[in-house]
Amino acid sequence: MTTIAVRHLWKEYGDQIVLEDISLDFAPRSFIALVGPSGCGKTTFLRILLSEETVTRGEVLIDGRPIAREPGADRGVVFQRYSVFPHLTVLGNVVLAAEMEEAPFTGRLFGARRRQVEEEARALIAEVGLKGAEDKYPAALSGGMQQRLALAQAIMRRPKILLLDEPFGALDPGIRTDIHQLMLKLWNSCEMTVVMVTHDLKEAFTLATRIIAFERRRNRPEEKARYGATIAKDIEVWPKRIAGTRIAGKTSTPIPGRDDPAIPSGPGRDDPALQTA
Ligand SMILES: Nc1ncnc2c1ncn2[C@@H]1O[C@H](COP(=O)(O)OP(=O)(O)OP(=O)(O)O)[C@@H](O)[C@H]1O
Repeated sequence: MTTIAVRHLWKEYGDQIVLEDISLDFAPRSFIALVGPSGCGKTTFLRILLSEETVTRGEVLIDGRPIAREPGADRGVVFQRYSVFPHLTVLGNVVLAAEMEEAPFTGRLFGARRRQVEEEARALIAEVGLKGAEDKYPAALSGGMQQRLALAQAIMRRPKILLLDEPFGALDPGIRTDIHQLMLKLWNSCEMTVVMVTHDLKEAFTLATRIIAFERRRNRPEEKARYGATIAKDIEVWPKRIAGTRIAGKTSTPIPGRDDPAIPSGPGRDDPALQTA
């Protein structure tokens, strides 16, 4: 069960203070939505959690220990675009996630282990609704399908923390609703804490257990650089949404929270069966 603790975090770029004295504790398996005006440091905060950025002052603790200096398999990430490899098929993208984890130098697995990983990848591809698209390249997939693939690729490495940077921001509203259902299903069935940056408050309330709003207290141009963003609001979403449990390393049947919308069993709007490409 992964906890994230942020203690008096400051982030500065040269003279510009971006984040100012942020302290937060994220409970295991929470689903955090980070919101706030453009440029207030949401992505910077996410990149710190990914170890792509360092803090200027303060600390980030994962399970009580200082965060690793380098990005690792314990933290998965999905961006709005370009999270998947365009030159690999759907299956290749998901298999590669496991290969990079288990064979970081060669990037290849062989024999029985490779077959086992391929089987796991196919199951995950089906779980995210991409069955039938295993041999397609990302260019032949719709935006929604590409994000489903990006989620599968991130989850294949069994991250303890999943970081999402506006992952559904570029999708049409109908497709977004379908992928929200998928996101809730994955959060319910995989043992992970999710931190998602979004501009969409409705999305935040649909998915998250807690919403954190960053904001600069002073935003006049001459003050901008000297005042970083702080926590303007910290909202626990009610009724409480609680993630399901996971059984022995495999994803279990999702246990929706009381307020989760029903998980549709039929094909989504971006289902491969409905695609002609
Ligand atoms: N590597 C960097 N070097 C210098 N300044 C940076 C760097 N990365 C981010 N910044 C600055 O930090 C501030 C916060 O940027 P960030 O991308 O984190 O904001 P954001 O809240 O995610 O914005 P948006 O919602 O528009 O994506 C911006 O002023 C940006 O210019």
